[in-house]
Amino acid sequence: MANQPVLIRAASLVKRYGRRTVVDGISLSVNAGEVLAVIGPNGAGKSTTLDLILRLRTPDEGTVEYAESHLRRRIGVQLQSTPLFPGFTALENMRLAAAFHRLRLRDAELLRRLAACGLADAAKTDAARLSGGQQKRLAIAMALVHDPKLLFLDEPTAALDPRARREVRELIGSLAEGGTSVVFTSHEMEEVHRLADRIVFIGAGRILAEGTPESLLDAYHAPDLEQLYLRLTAG
Ligand SMILES: Nc1ncnc2c1ncn2[C@@H]1O[C@H](COP(=O)(O)OP(=O)(O)OP(=O)(O)O)[C@@H](O)[C@H]1O
Repeated sequence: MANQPVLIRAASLVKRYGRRTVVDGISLSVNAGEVLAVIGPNGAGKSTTLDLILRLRTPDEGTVEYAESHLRRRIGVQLQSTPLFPGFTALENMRLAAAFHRLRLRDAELLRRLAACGLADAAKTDAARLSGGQQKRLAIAMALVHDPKLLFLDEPTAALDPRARREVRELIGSLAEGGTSVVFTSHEMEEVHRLADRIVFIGAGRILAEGTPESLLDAYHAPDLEQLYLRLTAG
C-alpha cells in the first residue's frame, strides 16, 4: 500500500473552537486503494480531522490537497449525522441520492445496490421505519451510489448488532477488494485490526502513532491493538 499514489495530502492541520485547539498539527495522507482507520478516544478530534480533510470545515492553519481536481466528486461520505429522508422508502432515498449526483440509474440497478448492502427486503420500507443497522447500511448504499473512488465512514459499525456489524465489515472488505479506498473511524480494536491496512491513532488533536497494524504492534511490543490503545492513551 505504501507505493500507492496519494489521493489526499493534509499538512499541519490546526482547528480551534474558541480557545480550544481540537486539531493540533495533524499531517495525514490518504493513499489510493488503502483502508485507513482513524482511531482514538472520544473527543480526540477524529471527526473534525475527517471534516477538514473532506473540506467540510476550514482549518485555521494547514492545507488539504487533492491529487485530482475532480476527486471531491468521487468521494462518498457517511458521517455519523448523515441524514436519510424520512417519509421516503429506502428505494426512494436511493433515487434521491442518485439525483443528487445527477445520475440516471434504473430502479433495477438501485435495487441491486440495495441488495449488495443487505437491504433487498427493505426497499419498500420507509427509511424512518428501518432499524438502526438498516439505516446505517442505507446511508452507506447512498454514499456509494456514484461509485466513489474513496469512501469515508464515521463509525460505520457503532450501535449495530453483531450480525449487522459483520455485514458492514464484509461490505467494507469487498469494497476494498474492488479497489475503493476507505477511511473509517471505529472504537472496536479487533475490527480495526481485521479491516485496516494502516492505522492513525489520534489523541488530543495530535497523531500519537501511525502504521500498519503489525508494524505498530511490533514497534510498541503490544500483544494487540486494544493494549496498544490503552498504552497510547494512558494519562
Ligand atoms: N462545531 C463545534 N464547536 C465547538 N466544539 C466542537 C465542534 N465540533 C466538535 N467540537 C469539539 O471538538 C472536540 C473534538 O470533537 P470530534 O467530534 O472531532 O472528536 P472525535 O474524536 O470524533 O470523538 P468521538 O469518538 O466521540 O466521535 C470535542 O471536544 C468536541 O466537543
